[in-house]
Amino acid sequence: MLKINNINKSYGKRQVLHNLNLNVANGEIYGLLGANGAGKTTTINIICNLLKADSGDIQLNNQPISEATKKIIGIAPQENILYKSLTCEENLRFFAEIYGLSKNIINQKIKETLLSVNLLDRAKSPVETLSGGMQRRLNIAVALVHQPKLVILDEPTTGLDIESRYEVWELIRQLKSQGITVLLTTHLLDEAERLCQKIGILKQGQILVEGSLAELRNLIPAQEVLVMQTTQEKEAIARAQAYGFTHRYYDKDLAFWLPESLDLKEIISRFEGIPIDAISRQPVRLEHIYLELTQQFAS
Ligand SMILES: Nc1ncnc2c1ncn2[C@@H]1O[C@H](COP(=O)(O)OP(=O)(O)OP(=O)(O)O)[C@@H](O)[C@H]1O
Repeated sequence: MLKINNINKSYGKRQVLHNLNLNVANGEIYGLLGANGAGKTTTINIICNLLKADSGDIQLNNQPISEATKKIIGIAPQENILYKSLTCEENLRFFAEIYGLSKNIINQKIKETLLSVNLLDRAKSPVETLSGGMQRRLNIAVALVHQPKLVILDEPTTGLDIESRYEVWELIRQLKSQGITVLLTTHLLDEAERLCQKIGILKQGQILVEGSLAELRNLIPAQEVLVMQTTQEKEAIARAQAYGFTHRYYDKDLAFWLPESLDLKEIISRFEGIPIDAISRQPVRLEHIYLELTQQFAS
């Protein structure tokens, strides 16, 4: 659906995208992850033809990016683009007209879109009377009203409470079930883990790695992560090293990568003589992989 090959982009003398490659398949939810300033918004703006890359090639549905390809993209930017004093229906009408929807289908499309984001009962409500979660869903509705094939969601749940976040996640899953391809940017790793079939990790304008979660998991030699609380961390680390367990600190938590699945008894026996206050086993998470790829660990 979307193929980006070797794009470069500078603002003045500052290069912010470096030979960036990205491949989004038809019908998948693709998560573009990266810290603030990694280049996510610049990449999106190039895909939407709002900004020109200095070099490289982008194909959307096998066509180069142009004014024509804009029509098959819907974008919901990070900041809501809604008119607060207008109603939900009026906002969608405004954007539908910009997208050039014909008069005879516009009412039907507005209704269908409001229904799809679960706001049909608020059609006549001014935006300023909606909750933050509802406003975000309406912001996504703006991207959907012209029935695009690719929907780009820039940080769709940033700043939302957990319930509103769940509602937006459900909406994104519904888009996928309707066959719409979704490219979302996020720095919430659990969001990407739950929603995305493919993940690209962007750092300083370069894609470090791209693949499914299962493929990314193969990048670190761990079957499980063991988190341990002990008053004798140095001794625990030395013991772990003797068994070939790599250690890491995640925030303040001491953790070990277990290269094979071991039962709890076996694990505890390997730390015999070291007082263990608490121990927990976790699957390898996107957080572990992301940190490994993007940070320099002092081990
Ligand atoms: N118009 C501009 N002029 C100059 N520098 C810019 C401009 N827009 C972005 N940048 C710089 O380019 C780099 C990438 O910015 P971009 O907004 O694409 O990152 P991002 O990953 O979307 O970050 P965030 O998560 O904070 O939105 C940053 O260092 C930013 O300061």
